[in-house]
Amino acid sequence: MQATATKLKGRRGDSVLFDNLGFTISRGEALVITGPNGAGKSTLLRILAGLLAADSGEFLLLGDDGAALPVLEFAHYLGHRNAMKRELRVQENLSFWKSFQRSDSGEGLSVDEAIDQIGLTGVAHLPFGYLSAGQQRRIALARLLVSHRPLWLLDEPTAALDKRSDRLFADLVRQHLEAGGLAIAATHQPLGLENVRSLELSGIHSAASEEVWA
Ligand SMILES: Nc1ncnc2c1ncn2[C@@H]1O[C@H](COP(=O)(O)OP(=O)(O)OP(=O)(O)O)[C@@H](O)[C@H]1O
Repeated sequence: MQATATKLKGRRGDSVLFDNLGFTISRGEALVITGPNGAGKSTLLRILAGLLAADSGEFLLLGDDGAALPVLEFAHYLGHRNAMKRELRVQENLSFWKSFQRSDSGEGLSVDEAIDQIGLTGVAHLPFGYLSAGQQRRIALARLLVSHRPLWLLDEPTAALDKRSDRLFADLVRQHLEAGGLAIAATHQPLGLENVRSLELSGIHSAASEEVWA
């Protein structure tokens, strides 16, 4: 499997945020997107997820046989918001996502297993809104585990996490990559992983972006 962006141009209103942007990652690889506030990291991730249209260029997810796969069905998108209902219990939120995100690309963990994995055993019965900001973010990460999707698109996934949870997150991504997954993340935290590429967006009106091996 391969994720390839070719000559992507992203715009918000009259501002071109990036142009001629390209990268390729394969199974087991991650791409980290960096850049100052407003550079267009979230915009790029939303374009990759199919939530926003690119001005031009394309993003393709290709299966091992070279056939294009629908990103909406093969990717998890984790945005700034956690996408959980505050008044529903943790168990109910994750059960909803498990059923909603069902895909052909494989079963995920059970809700209880996912909660254990992110180190929050015992919170399943609590309303999501009762949890601290960091705990809420960890439950949002558990959403990535309850159904299997090979591509993870993550916008500031470690926002509100403490150092221990940062390491836990890095372990989750490592396991995902080792199992043949791909990840693209906008994050200011080094992931502490091998096989990580970096893509720096330099800001509004810039046509330049730079891809380097981290
Ligand atoms: N809905 C919108 N309409 C118009 N402009 C927008 C919209 N959403 C974002 N923008 C603008 O697009 C630019 C890029 O925003 P974006 O959220 O992609 O940046 P970012 O790199 O993710 O920033 P941050 O690091 O602060 O999260 C910003 O200048 C922002 O004001």
